[in-house]
Amino acid sequence: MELFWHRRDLRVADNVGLAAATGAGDDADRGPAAPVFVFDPDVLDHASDVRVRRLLDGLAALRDDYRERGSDLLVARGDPESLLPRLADALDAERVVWNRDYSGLARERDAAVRRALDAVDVAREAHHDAVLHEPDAIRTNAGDPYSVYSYYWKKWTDRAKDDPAPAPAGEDLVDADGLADAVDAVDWGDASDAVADGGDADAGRVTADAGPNGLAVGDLPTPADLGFAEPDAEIGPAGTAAARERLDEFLDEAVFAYEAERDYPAEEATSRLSAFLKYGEIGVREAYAATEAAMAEAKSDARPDDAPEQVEEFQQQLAWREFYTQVLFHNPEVVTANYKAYEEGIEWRDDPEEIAAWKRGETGYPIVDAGMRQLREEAFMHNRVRMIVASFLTKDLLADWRHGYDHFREHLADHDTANDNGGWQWAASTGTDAQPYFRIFNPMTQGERYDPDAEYIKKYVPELRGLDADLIHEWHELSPTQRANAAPEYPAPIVDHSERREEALAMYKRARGEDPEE
Ligand SMILES: Cc1cc2nc3c(=O)[nH]c(=O)nc-3n(C[C@H](O)[C@H](O)[C@H](O)COP(=O)(O)OP(=O)(O)OC[C@H]3O[C@@H](n4cnc5c(N)ncnc54)[C@H](O)[C@@H]3O)c2cc1C
Repeated sequence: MELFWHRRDLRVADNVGLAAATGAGDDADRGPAAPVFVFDPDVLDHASDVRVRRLLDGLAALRDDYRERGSDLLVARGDPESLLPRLADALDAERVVWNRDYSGLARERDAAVRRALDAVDVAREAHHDAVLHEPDAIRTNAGDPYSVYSYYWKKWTDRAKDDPAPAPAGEDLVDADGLADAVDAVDWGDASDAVADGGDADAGRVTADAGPNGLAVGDLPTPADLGFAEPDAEIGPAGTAAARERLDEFLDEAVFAYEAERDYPAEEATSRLSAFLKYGEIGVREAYAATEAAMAEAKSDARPDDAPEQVEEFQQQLAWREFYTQVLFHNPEVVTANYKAYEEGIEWRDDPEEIAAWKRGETGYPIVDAGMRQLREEAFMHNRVRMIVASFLTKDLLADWRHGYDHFREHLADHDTANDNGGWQWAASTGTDAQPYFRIFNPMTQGERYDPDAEYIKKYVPELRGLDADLIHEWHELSPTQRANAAPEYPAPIVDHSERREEALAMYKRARGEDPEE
């Protein structure tokens, strides 16, 4: 018997740690395993309404996948280092198994769990699962971690990739009755050090039927139980079945035009897999293997000559995810600090009213506002538009990228510390392999180029729906009267892009210790 601890790997299939713990495939010496998810108060401290809802949806789908196999999901709330040894004891588990997570916070938590298990002589085992190539695996010839993506990609793409891990069958899992018996058998001892919120044995109770620490079989809390509200945003579907459906649909056609179309937010040209990958509802080996099948098709006569490049561009995005994962792994401080130090530090302007207008999607720059409103409505934003709004915040509003990162962290369903941070620091020219500080997006020409018919803008900015695209793309040049006649509800630009561009260049030059006049 083993205990498998789910964290950001909410799936049964292609789960390396789960396959090992259950003895799925051909390892007859291992398993069965009991799966558990723990709501850790330290992790919940960093959560948001959107992400708690998305997590609960993913957990419900995972629980259903276990139920189909005659098992279920143990759910608890509290400190994993206190809960897992007790649960392992109740199950008489030989070991506790999990998949590695690479952020600084996650690694501290895992170290505490390792110490707690060692203290009671329970074996533990951590697997690499979240990425195809673990953060330490790809280094420069001098042995350093990569800070330039293009070099990283060359090694990443040349390396052999593992096949998907086998999914456990029903007999590889502890059945639902066995899980219920384990819950009854937990020795809470002095419950005061076991419960989440200290003192009272019921303090961690998350649902009416749950025991101390909310431990129950398949009984998921509501957001309110965890101290969160239902988000306003419409959050997409969760779980492995939905992820597979999305991937299949994308690889059926869109991937063969991915490079050509991916920058146009009005097109449905990207995979929309990010939240599934963030919560681990689809395994990255499974996703990659599917892209290899698409690559084989791309190379056949059935597809145009440039089809392989299109598929490769998509594989490159999977590699970006792994690139940023290794940046975070080797530099956990980037969560709050610039990766690239400027000699004199950057003197951000940080005007609260301008930042608030950006968050509301009321900057008077249509493509920026459309993106910020998509974020609020769908807990998602198209990649090109993420780059545009991030550039606008940092280089037009001259606001510290951390304001933007925190806002994205709160509102994105796919918020992933490594990718979100990497994206923001790229845009702010403070990151690895960042955009050079003197390359500043013009939000009007970006809108014109990537949303020529203003289809995306009109979808999210209803005030502009009645206007011709040309007028929308000239919004910054219209007179107050023309604006009042065309779309009286929509704001005038809150800043002048050309002026702010000059100010941004001067700000970065000063930060570099250079004379802005030169
Ligand atoms: C300021 C900013 C913040 C971002 N924050 C996040 C975030 O919190 N979470 C997140 O997953 N991505 C983030 N990205 C990267 C990218 O915008 C999203 O991954 C992408 O828009 C998700 O849509 P998709 O799944 O359709 O992507 P696709 O184009 O279909 O790409 C497939 C997958 O590759 C990965 N990927 C794609 N682009 C990138 C990238 N630039 N960096 C790292 N991985 C990438 C994602 O896992 C994505 O699901 C951010 C980008 C920027 C500029």
